[in-house]
Amino acid sequence: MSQPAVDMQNLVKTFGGGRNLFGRAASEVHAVRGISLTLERGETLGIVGESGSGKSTLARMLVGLEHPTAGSMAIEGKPWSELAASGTRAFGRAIQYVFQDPVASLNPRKTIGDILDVPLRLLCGYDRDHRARRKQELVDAVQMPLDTLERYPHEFSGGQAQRIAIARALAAEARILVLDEPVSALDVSVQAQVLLLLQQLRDELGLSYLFISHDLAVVESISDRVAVMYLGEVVETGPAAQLFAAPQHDYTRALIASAPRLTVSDSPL
Ligand SMILES: Nc1ncnc2c1ncn2[C@@H]1O[C@H](COP(=O)(O)OP(=O)(O)OP(=O)(O)O)[C@@H](O)[C@H]1O
Repeated sequence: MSQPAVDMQNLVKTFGGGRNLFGRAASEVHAVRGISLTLERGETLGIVGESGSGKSTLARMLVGLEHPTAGSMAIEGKPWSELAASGTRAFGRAIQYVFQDPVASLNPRKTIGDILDVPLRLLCGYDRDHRARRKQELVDAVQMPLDTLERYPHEFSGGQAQRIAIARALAAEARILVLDEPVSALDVSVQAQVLLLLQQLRDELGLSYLFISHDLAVVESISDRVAVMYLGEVVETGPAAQLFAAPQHDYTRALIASAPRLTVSDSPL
């Protein structure tokens, strides 16, 4: 049987502690308190929870932006630290992070072509023609016009910029995308288009997604399975339809009850 795309075991992240400038004990924040979760290959695992529940910290540990206090992570069966030590190229081909604010995540001084060139150089080296072909394929894959490559990030709307950020993640040929609130900054109609694109890309390229959002309707529409986080712990996991139809944990029930009521026509998909 193939190894899961991501396997997290007893992950812990504590911020702070130690001594502050005045020698007093600094208070600790237990952002993630012993989480064990797997993301299967080809699956979309939604992570929901209120602000401060530790969703982003979990995601940031997976892509190396935070260092776990304890626990272990494996990517496609390989220990995380081994994969990270094997170099940027191998790590980037395995897993990529897509941020909430697409425009801020793109270098404002570079054209989109130059932005895409960064991961492509790692993969294609100095073969300019190959890189040029890949850039065309990438803008095409995210359904953007070819002249996108000559333009700058500020020339695009939020939805277009998020498509470009997705193209950059694909440029590295990553098999796993960690999508941290990828549509939260977008209008509902634009959200639907980006979510549809993400689903198409996942199915065409066999990608696996860890999809973080505080928006339950968005998570329900895109996820196969959902994990509910509360105060740094996962309190419930289950298939999306089942979890939303018959939540088992009191916190999940409260979260669903507090979400704005949706009609089918409001749903992003
Ligand atoms: N660098 C940091 N230093 C100190 N505390 C931090 C740091 N990053 C996050 N935290 C704290 O860890 C907890 C979890 O934060 P995190 O951003 O992971 O939650 P979240 O569920 O993603 O929330 P949001 O939806 O608001 O982004 C919060 O209490 C937050 O203040």
